[in-house]
Amino acid sequence: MNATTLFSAPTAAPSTRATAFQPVIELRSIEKVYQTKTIETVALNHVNLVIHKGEFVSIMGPSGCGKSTLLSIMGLLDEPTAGVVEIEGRAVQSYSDKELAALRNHKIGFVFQSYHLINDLSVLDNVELPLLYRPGVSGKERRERAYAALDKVGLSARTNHFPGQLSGGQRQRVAIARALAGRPELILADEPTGNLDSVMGEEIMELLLGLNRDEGTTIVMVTHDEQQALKTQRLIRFFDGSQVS
Ligand SMILES: Nc1ncnc2c1ncn2[C@@H]1O[C@H](COP(=O)(O)OP(=O)(O)OP(=O)(O)O)[C@@H](O)[C@H]1O
Repeated sequence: MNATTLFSAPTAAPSTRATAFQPVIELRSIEKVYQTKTIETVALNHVNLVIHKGEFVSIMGPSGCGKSTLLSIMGLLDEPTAGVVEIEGRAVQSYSDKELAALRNHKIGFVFQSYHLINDLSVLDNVELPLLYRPGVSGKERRERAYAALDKVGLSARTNHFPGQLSGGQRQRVAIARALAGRPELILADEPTGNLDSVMGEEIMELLLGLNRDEGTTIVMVTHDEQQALKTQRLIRFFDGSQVS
C-alpha cells in the first residue's frame, strides 16, 4: 500500500491553553516490520502523523492493525524499521541514549489498560515511583507532586491504600496520577478504559477530557469504544497498519 498521510487539522478547536498547531510529535513514513524465523508482519505501513500541542486524538481499529505498535513508537519504547520520529522538530535518531531516556521520562506519560501498579506499594508510593529516577527532584518535591496529582484525579483520601483495596476505576486514576506527577507534555493511553465497566470507563474518560481541556495536556488514546473516541478532537482509524480515515 502507498504511503498514507495522517496529517490533518483537529476537527474541533484545541484547548484554549494549547498552542495551536505546534507539533509535539511527528511520524514520517513510519514502517514497522516484525520478523520471526517463519513470518514477516508489517505492523505499520508508511504512517505519517502529526500530533499537535493540546490535541486529544483517539486511535481505533481492529485487533492486530498496529495501534499498540504505533503507541510504543510514539512513546520511544520501540524503534521503527524505517521512517523518522520527530519530537519538537528534532529527529529522535539524532538524540543520544541519555537524551532519549530523559525525553521518555520527562515528556511522555503512559497509561495502560491493566494499570501496571505495584501491589506492594501504597497509592502514594506508586505515584511517586517514577520520580525517584528524576535527577534534581527532592524527596519533598516528589511527595508534593504525588499529592497534587492524586488530588487532581480525586483520590486524596486514598493515598495510604494499596492497589488491591481499590476499584478498577480508582486503580486507573492512580495510574493517571502517576503519569501526571511526571508533568508530561504528552500522555499516551492504551485502552485506558478497556478493563472497566461502562460507568467507570465514563469517569476515566471524563477525567482525561478534563485534563486536556483544563490543563492543555496532549493525549493520544487507543480505544475500542467508538462513543469515547467521538468525544475526542480527532479520530484516526487504522486498518492493516495504515490509516483509513
Ligand atoms: N513482538 C512482536 N513480534 C511479532 N509480531 C508482532 C509483535 N508485536 C506485534 N506483532 C504483530 O504486529 C501486528 C500489530 O500488533 P499490535 O499489537 O500493534 O496491534 P493492535 O492493533 O494494538 O492490536 P490489539 O487491538 O489486539 O491490541 C499484529 O499482527 C501482531 O501480531
